[in-house]
Amino acid sequence: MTLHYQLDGPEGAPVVVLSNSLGTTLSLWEPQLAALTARFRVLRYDTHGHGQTAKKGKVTLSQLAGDLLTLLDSLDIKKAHFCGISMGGLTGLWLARFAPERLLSVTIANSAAKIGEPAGWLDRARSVREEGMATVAAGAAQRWFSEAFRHRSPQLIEPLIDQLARSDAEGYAACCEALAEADLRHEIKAIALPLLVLAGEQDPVTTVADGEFLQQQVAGSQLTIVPASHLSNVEAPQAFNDALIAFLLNQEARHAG
Ligand SMILES: O=C(O)CC1=CCC(=O)O1
Repeated sequence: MTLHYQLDGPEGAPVVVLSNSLGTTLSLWEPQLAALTARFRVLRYDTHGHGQTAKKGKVTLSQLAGDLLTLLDSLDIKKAHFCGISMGGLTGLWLARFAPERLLSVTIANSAAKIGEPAGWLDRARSVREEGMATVAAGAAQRWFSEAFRHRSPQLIEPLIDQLARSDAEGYAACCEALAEADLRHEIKAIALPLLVLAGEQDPVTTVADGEFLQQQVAGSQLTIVPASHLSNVEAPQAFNDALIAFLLNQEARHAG
């Protein structure tokens, strides 16, 4: 699997990997780019079956994680900080549990050890295969953003919804099936890496309670609640960036000291 990726920021700086959510691409991270590249080399990629990364065969959570490990190998990146949102957060939890030697720290935003219910994901996979992306795209703004933000910032939301409506139904469906099978609730206790959990106070998909569960399970982890719904990096970029960058700089200081 060859992931489409983009590297920004100073060469030689510590690397931060950003992993997108279901139905988005690496462009999701535009609100983080300026702040992060002031101090870090930023590696963004299109998850399997999304954006310019093709879909190949059945998709599982371990494959999504393996795709990134292959990309890190090909770029000769031994270790990186990781930040993933929603499905990207689940990828990060898998890596933190099963490939911790490749990570410096993990930030899990608007995610959970298990997202939704298998039947719901399988139904969504069937729906996009049979009917295309229109129905899923029509409901996305409500799943992703608070009502106040939808009224305040339609110009930030419309490009994301247009992108979702035009995206590859088979790639989206395959990732829904990966989410249907993904359940790390009994695994995450073993995570021993520095972990920041970001939760959206109005997130209806991966709730504050999901974030609290992660924080309770992983010793030494921190939880920050962001004033936003599900795509909190878009809805509340300042709060998201402040929490992420403070955590990353803290980790860098610990490594240096
Ligand atoms: O349902 C959505 O669109 C929100 C979501 C769930 C998992 C993910 O990555 O995004």
